[in-house]
Amino acid sequence: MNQHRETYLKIENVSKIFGPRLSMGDRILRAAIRRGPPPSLTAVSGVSLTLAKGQTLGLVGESGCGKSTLGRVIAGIYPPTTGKVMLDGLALMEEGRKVTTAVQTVFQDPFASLDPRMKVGEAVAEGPVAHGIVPRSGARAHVAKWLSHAGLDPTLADRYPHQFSGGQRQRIAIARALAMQPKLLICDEPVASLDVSIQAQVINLFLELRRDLDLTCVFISHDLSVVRHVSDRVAVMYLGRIVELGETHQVFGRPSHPYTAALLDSVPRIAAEGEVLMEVKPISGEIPSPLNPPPGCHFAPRCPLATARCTAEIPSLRETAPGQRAACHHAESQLAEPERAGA
Ligand SMILES: Nc1ncnc2c1ncn2[C@@H]1O[C@H](COP(=O)(O)OP(=O)(O)OP(=O)(O)O)[C@@H](O)[C@H]1O
Repeated sequence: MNQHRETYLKIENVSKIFGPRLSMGDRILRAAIRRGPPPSLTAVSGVSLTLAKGQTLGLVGESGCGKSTLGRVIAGIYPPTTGKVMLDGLALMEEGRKVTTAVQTVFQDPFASLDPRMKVGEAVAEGPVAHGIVPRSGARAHVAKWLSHAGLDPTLADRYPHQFSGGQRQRIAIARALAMQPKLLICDEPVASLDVSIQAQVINLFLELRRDLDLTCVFISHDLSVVRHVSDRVAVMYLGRIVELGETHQVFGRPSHPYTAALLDSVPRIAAEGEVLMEVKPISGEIPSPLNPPPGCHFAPRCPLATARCTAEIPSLRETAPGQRAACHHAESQLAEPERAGA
């Protein structure tokens, strides 16, 4: 899609470890019986990847695999436990603090991210005025411009969020993010809370804006068909690690990690004419707890290709085809499977 190829976003060995989420009762109990330090949870582990300007990286994986946490680290909402994120050659955080507004995020639930007492025009103007992107005197024109870009009538700027539909509120959230003139946009499940018919409109808006503004994006979604539609490259995550990374057509057409293959098999595959191409096969077994991940390859207990080596040795993310990498000792066997068709 895009011809620029130089690195723009660079994520270097990023990990995010959370302390435990303990209720007050748990805390009192733990203090009373004086057990050792509570377990920590590795939500993201040693992630390194790059993205070129104007490209969209899709981030997929089952619930709890660390997509949102990685998105929040890239956005500077969470400081990474290790590693760093660079954008256009500059670090996004210094000493655990976000030092730039160049990354903006659009979240799943626009209602939660908009203050119900603030007119939408004020919500869109707030950040750009506070950060000197526009003077206060230019705020109204700036708001009108970005509401129009997001497909909204600028005369609605004096209304409150509850006066809009879900799809319109997500457009407001997009306008608010873009009014900050970001270099990188993170979309975290941006259409998951919308009706299917509205989802398509918001995805089309995203595609138009991306083209017109040459936006660089990270697009997080559990919906593989949406990710396939919007992404140039795809990263597949499992229990905090990237297990496969490549061009969208490679990852979806010829996956080289058995987890990617299982994920693709777990959703219906439809031909352009609407014909269902393959029966849905749910991924066997449950995703293990990130508090106690299996040794070696985390996917081994659920993997049809697993051998003794898989539980003994963590596979590195290695090249399996030009431009495609997978963290699997048996990637070649997976790649030998016939190419997949359909959406
Ligand atoms: N603030 C936090 N404190 C402690 N643990 C957290 C925190 N945020 C996320 N986690 C845990 O980190 C792991 C990864 O969560 P994350 O939300 O990043 O996954 P996800 O792939 O985005 O899942 P989903 O699609 O359900 O949002 C989960 O086990 C989650 O419970």
